[in-house]
Amino acid sequence: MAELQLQGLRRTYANGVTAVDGVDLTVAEGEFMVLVGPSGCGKSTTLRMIAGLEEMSAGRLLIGGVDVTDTPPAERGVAMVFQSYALYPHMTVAENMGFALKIAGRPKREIDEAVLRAAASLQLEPLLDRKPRALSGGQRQRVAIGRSIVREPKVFLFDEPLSNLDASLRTQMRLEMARLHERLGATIVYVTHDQVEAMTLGDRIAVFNAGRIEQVGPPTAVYRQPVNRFVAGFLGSPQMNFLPAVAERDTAGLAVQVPGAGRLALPADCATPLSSVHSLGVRPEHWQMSAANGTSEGTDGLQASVERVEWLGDVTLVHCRLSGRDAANAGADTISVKTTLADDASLPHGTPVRLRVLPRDLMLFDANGRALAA
Ligand SMILES: Nc1ncnc2c1ncn2[C@@H]1O[C@H](COP(=O)(O)OP(=O)(O)OP(=O)(O)O)[C@@H](O)[C@H]1O
Repeated sequence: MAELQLQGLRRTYANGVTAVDGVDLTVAEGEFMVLVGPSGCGKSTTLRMIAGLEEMSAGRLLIGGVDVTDTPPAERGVAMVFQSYALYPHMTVAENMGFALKIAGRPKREIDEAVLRAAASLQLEPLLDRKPRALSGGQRQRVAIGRSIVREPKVFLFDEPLSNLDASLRTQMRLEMARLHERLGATIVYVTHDQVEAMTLGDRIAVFNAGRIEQVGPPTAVYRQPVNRFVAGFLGSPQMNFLPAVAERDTAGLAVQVPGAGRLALPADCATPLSSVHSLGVRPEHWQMSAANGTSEGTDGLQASVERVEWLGDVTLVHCRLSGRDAANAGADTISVKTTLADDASLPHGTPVRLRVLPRDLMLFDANGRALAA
């Protein structure tokens, strides 16, 4: 296993599209790094440049400290697992797994041993004589991984390997990926647009946007301290709620005013210059919803009314419309509240509610969408 370094990686296509626009990233030896971001942001192009399947327009690539920028794909010591698995249909599982070693001219006994070792770690032994068409999607996926393990690469590259599987199999394979990483201690770069995969699998995640990395860090750190609105909005489902905000000091202390809807208290020690606050963000799970006409409401909180309730089994999503907002414009200002409600709770359309949030759960952004210290 080896460290991987991407230095100023860039890819501009002949049509002028710059798919990757200066990516710097170091993946530590044995680290599971997830590249995540919306469709078209350059994740796959980055992965393909690491594999050597895509030409670099600029930048350098180092594996284990060795510059492999100009090294042919087969000599880089990387193995890529594709979304489509790309298995040879006329070969058995064992032949598929041993094929790269056979091409490399290794002795049969060595190939058989390597295939058996990989098959054991992926529970593929009973399937070694089958052809790919006689396998389920999850089994094919394991064979594709097995084929890469056999080559003992320095770095594993995964391009959305679970996206062709149904939801329950995906959950199962996600756990298997995590176990595999623990067992092999492999350096892995894993591309996905699925944020659950990103959050659960990555030691660190790199959030891509328009060919650049917006933020790199452990999943919890990126979720809790996003550097900007893009990252804050990309991670989390439903999305973080963003609202225009004016920060000021009123009679009750530091607060942000949401025009027409109310105020939310800021932490007493908030160090951000009030004039730089432009918008606020609250995750759906952080809203505290109460009846609007409660007696102990004080001045804090936003006035809203219930638009729609979605019961999801373990949690309920309550979509609310802020007071003082034009109904025609409601879409932009709909607030999603993730909460738990009793099965028999009734919240008819139009029910007035008050939404509060703990000061520490309030995020602030400047006019350029950069996160401010709340
Ligand atoms: N061969 C090509 N010629 C021109 N443009 C390309 C080519 N391949 C990719 N692109 C463009 O480069 C950008 C990045 O593509 P890429 O496949 O890396 O994105 P991605 O983040 O992996 O997206 P997805 O999640 O949809 O696979 C896109 O705008 C895409 O249209």
